[in-house]
Amino acid sequence: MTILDEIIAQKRIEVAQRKEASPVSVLEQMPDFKRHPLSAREAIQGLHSTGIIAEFKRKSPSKGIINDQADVALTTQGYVAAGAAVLSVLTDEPFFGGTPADLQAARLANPSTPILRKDFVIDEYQLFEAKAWGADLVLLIASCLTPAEVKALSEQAQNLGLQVLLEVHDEDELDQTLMHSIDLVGVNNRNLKTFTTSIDTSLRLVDRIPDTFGKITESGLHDAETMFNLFRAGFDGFLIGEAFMKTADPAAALRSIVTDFTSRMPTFENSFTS
Ligand SMILES: O=P(O)(O)OC[C@@H](O)[C@@H](O)c1c[nH]c2ccccc12
Repeated sequence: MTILDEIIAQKRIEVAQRKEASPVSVLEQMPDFKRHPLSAREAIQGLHSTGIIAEFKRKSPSKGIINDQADVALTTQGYVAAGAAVLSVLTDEPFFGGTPADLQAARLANPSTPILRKDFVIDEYQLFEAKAWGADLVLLIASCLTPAEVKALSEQAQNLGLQVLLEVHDEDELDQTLMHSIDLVGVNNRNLKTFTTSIDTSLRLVDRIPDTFGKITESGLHDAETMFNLFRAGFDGFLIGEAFMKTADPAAALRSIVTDFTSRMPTFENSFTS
């Protein structure tokens, strides 16, 4: 049994319990359910965007505790002030130490920034939760879902006005699950069996992703030079968690990477570095 199998087995139990405790009819009554979601895609592809999706992550199965001190509202506000285009907030508790309250606090603190609900979505119920908690975007992980499930979940997300980030690790996943109801494609540099990261995964897959989708490279990114190489290879967005969260001041770590990254782009004008 891989860690991913374990996470999914646990998630099925959790979702069943949550459905009992708060049925969809209850979620639909929550104030944020009526909110009009923001476009993560526009935020990432905009002219002056840094393309950075900055993640709030306390711990992970591969790294253990990364940061158990950081406050979610302050950290995410700091991320936005330092140039994050989009926020990613983990809501999985057993493996990543995140909670629904984290997402809600990030939403309240950052009314104009798109937020990704980062979790293992296996049931459409979780899309209703994402909407009710104030997310704009959900993650669908190809290696946890059949192509038919990706289709059903991404279409339901669209019906709710949520955008979809589809995560792939290889050519087969990409070829089998890329469809019209996807907005952004994320290539995960982390091999979920060995936990090692290699940006070669992103470099290998980028040209296989049609330009009609936003292209995101995910995991294991720690420096502006690597980001710039990935940008030149065709990526619009960069999902980064640990490199920020492992420091005492995650927003300052983001600011310094943004300064370095944008200085490599002579034509890049942005208010975050001036
Ligand atoms: O902390 P990193 O190496 O910068 O990675 C961030 C993000 O890509 C990673 O947290 C992630 C990518 N896909 C996931 C799926 C579930 C949970 C976590 C993830």
